[in-house]
Amino acid sequence: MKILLLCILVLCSVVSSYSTVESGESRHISGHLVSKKYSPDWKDLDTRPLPHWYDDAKIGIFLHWGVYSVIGFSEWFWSNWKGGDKKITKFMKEHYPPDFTYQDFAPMFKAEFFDPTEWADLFLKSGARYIVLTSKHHDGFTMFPSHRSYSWNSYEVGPKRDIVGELSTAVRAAGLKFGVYHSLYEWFNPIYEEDKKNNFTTRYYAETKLWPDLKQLINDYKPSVLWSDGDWETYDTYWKSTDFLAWLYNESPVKDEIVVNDRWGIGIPCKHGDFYNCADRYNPGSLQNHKWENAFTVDSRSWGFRKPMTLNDTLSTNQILYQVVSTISCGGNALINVGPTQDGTISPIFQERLLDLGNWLKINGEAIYSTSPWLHQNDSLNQDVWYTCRKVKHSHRHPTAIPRDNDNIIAIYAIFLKWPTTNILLLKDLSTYLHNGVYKIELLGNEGLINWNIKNGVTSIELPDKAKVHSENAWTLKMSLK
Ligand SMILES: C[C@@H]1O[C@@H](Oc2ccc([N+](=O)[O-])cc2)[C@@H](O)[C@H](O)[C@@H]1O
Repeated sequence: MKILLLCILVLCSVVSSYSTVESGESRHISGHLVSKKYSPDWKDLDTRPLPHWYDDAKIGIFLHWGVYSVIGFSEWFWSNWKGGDKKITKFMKEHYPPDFTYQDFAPMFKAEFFDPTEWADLFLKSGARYIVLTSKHHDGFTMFPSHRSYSWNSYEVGPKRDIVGELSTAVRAAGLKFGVYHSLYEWFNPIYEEDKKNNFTTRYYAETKLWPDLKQLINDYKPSVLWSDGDWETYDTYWKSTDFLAWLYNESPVKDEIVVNDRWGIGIPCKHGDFYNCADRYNPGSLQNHKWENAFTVDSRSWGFRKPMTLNDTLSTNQILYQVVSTISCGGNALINVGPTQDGTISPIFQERLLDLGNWLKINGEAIYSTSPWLHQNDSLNQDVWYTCRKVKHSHRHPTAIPRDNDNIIAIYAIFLKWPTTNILLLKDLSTYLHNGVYKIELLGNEGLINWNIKNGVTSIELPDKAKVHSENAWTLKMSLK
């Protein structure tokens, strides 16, 4: 009996080392779940394969919502006010009593028209595949009943609702993934301020507030994305980021599902994490060798709802499509931010932008979801054209790796953001890959094949009459074998 047990043990360890070397993922082998344990250091954490769903999803919606939505300046209102911002000081003097505090705004955050199912329906129609909600911004107000945020959370003050809980349920019911944004630091938390005063040699805040909150968020709501922020004041050694991530990847209820970004302490962004945000609105315009995400906001001047926002301040549908298309072509995901209002609505202008995107994706989504970057990104002759491709088997090992050749590619997509006045589209980078008689070209949304020819290394594509074309704002040519 003992010998048999020993044999099983040896066999298990052999199988387990094999499977971890192979892919680093957990898998079932003869009924045993063998999964790799990550050690709490960046080198090992960086070996974790990216969960497939995230690279396939390509598009997410970011929501900055909280007490700051009441004032309608920006999510940085409180800090800017305390920092002596003249405009804010004048505004507060003119419209609020002299002793009015930021906390006094919280009861005005009622979210009385908040209908999570209606929101989820809008998000579904936008074509986004995941949602990221601010569970806590730098003001420390939690949008869930944090056990460590006494009278400074949405369940006790303001909406008197568990916003994270309600939205996560509705979003998942619509078939979308749910994620949370979470700020590591809190501007004015006295316990954090004490650690800061001690040059972060003490870790009172990290131990008594940050870790319990993070664990509550993960255990109770099982988010698919943890979008960390507010990391920049100190090192990951204070935040204990690697210990947290090892727990998240090894033991948490979302260990196989969750993806995290790169904001985990000074020097970490753009270097570690499942995907990189680098700077906000980061869009490098060239293929990156690690999965990344372009987080940008429809109101070009704020993440949170801004009452004086004008139409002019918002990104047009064309500008949004430019961000989405160029990002995905370069191996990124697009995370599009809108700020809901204090009463729990999403302003019609944001709705319209999101629905425009959704209508575009209904026709052109084939060139977006689950695609890979192609050999070229931005066409070298026509700057308005970006490429993606579809492989036989979507490679998840290196989602942003350049394909070596046309092998395994079943379709190339050329997405163009400006309709050429001549109705002829000229492209450079396709010429070497297209072979007459072998390839056919279609315009997504329209029936029939498109005429094309190659002369002097330039592919010339005859577009149909624009009045007969169904897609708006941007168009996709699909190249595939006949
Ligand atoms: C998504 C945004 O994230 C942070 O802002 C940042 C963080 C990092 C950079 N950066 O690295 O360039 C720029 C803005 C927040 O301060 C901001 O309010 C918003 O939530």
